Amino acid sequence: MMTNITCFQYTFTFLVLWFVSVLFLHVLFKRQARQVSHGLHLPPSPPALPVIGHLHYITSVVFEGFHNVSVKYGPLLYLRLVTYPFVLVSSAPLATEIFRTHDLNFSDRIKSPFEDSLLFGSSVSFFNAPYGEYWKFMKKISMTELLGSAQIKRSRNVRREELLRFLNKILEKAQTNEVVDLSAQVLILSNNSTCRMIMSARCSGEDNEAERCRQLIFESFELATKLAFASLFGPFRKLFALAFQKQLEEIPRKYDELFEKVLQEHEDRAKMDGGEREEKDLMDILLKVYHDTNAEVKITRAQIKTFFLDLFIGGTRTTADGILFLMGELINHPEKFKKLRDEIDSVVGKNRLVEESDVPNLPYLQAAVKETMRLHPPVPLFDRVCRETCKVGGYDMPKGMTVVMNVYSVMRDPKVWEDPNEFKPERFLVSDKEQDKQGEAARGLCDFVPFGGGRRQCPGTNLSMSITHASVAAMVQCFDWKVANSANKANLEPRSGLTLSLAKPLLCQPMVRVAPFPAQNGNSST
Ligand code: HEM
Repeated sequence: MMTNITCFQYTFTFLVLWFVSVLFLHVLFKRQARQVSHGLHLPPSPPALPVIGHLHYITSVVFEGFHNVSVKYGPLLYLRLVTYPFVLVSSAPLATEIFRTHDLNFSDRIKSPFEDSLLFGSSVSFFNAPYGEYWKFMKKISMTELLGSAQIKRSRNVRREELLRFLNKILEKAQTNEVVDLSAQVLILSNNSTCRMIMSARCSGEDNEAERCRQLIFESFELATKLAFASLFGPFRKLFALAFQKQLEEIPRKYDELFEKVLQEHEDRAKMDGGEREEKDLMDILLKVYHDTNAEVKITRAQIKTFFLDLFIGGTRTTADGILFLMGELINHPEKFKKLRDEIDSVVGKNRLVEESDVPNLPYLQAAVKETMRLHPPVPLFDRVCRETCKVGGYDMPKGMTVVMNVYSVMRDPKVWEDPNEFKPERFLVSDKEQDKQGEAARGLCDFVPFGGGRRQCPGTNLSMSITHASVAAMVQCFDWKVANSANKANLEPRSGLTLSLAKPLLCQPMVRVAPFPAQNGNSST
């Protein structure tokens, strides 16, 4: 009897508390919404539920959920996920307004709710930095010293060495009839190419190191999704974050150790050669600014580490995802695979390895890469924040409003793209003259935006395109590929989360066709 009463009391108390909190949150959110919309003509909103707002439209593959809402309710929507109001942008004309007409006005990003974390903290990050002196300085230095087209051309040899390592690994598997986890190998390739370029270090050299690195990158993306979810709960976000507190402490610590080690190696080397080494990398240059008391912008050690973290996380998995989707599409479309191989054979032949310098003469390769970026943009969603009240699509955008760009929707808009869901590289194969007529500039539309647009556009475009073109061309030139499943079809299902990656690793059996590259580790070229 006693137990029953206690149980009843507990249930009753729980229900009362639940009711009161729901009521409290409902009133709080209503007040917030009124404050945001006060006297403004905001974009339309689909039907919302009490407290959670539009959270019920979200699916585990987040950009797909957003895409479905925009298809049903329109390309410009005012949404609220629990406490978080934002505007979802899903069409090319609206993307054009954000990236061109109001570029400067939308050049801020969301302030991270986890301010001073090495991972995603906006007080130290370049990615999250507000548009201002620090961001401008880092952007200038990254373009002039690393990511500009002249610098990318100069660093071809480093990428070639990593590509040869990768091809030799595939060759080894082909010679022993083994299945390759292409997802793992491509990530190692893109990781090592990026790390060697930014800090002259290979972060995933040995197999166990590579696995640790891969794990760390995957954990970081998972944590980013969890943090984004926690931040929906406004003042209660830290409470929700308690559920993954361990990861929140451990992942930044692992990165801190990794970058501190590389920083110290660079400092030791600079002490030994008096900082006069000819082959300076980006880390050497930033360390010089860090130690220079008269530098135009003061940067901290934490900012250097976070900057490398931004490049490491922003550049590695995105590039790998693009390569994997392209290989998957080519395997699933043997006639397009053959067309690409025929192009490489006619321009390069079979006696030498296709090079980055061949890419301008390989239009079908370029078209296939573009088509993959259109269909499977590795970063389908990203944010911008409105700095001053303005109008977009005829509606008011209040100062401070977050805009979420869904470039997945922009690049599948049937009003702009014929057969938007089909893999058709040919759509990008138009003569120069025709391109002038049909091109983005002539149409005046930002309709091909896998790297974003305006001044906050991705600075790593040249680098990722160089790695993608060269590696896919080499895989097509040198090997035949069979997917390790009975259907011989690559499964291109997306993984859950905020970014666009394959849900399952791409496991393939490679078969050597030609191997016109120097052998390593005892491999002999055929
Ligand atoms: C296929 C590969 C890649 C894709 C699809 C991609 C996509 C994007 C997108 C959509 C943005 C947001 C742009 C905007 O707000 O308009 C971005 C920003 C950024 N990306 Fe990439 N990216 C890729 C590779 C890289 C690489 C290789 C690096 C560097 C090594 C890199 C570094 C960055 C950085 C630092 C930012 C922040 C820029 C800023 O806020 O000013 N990305 N990227």
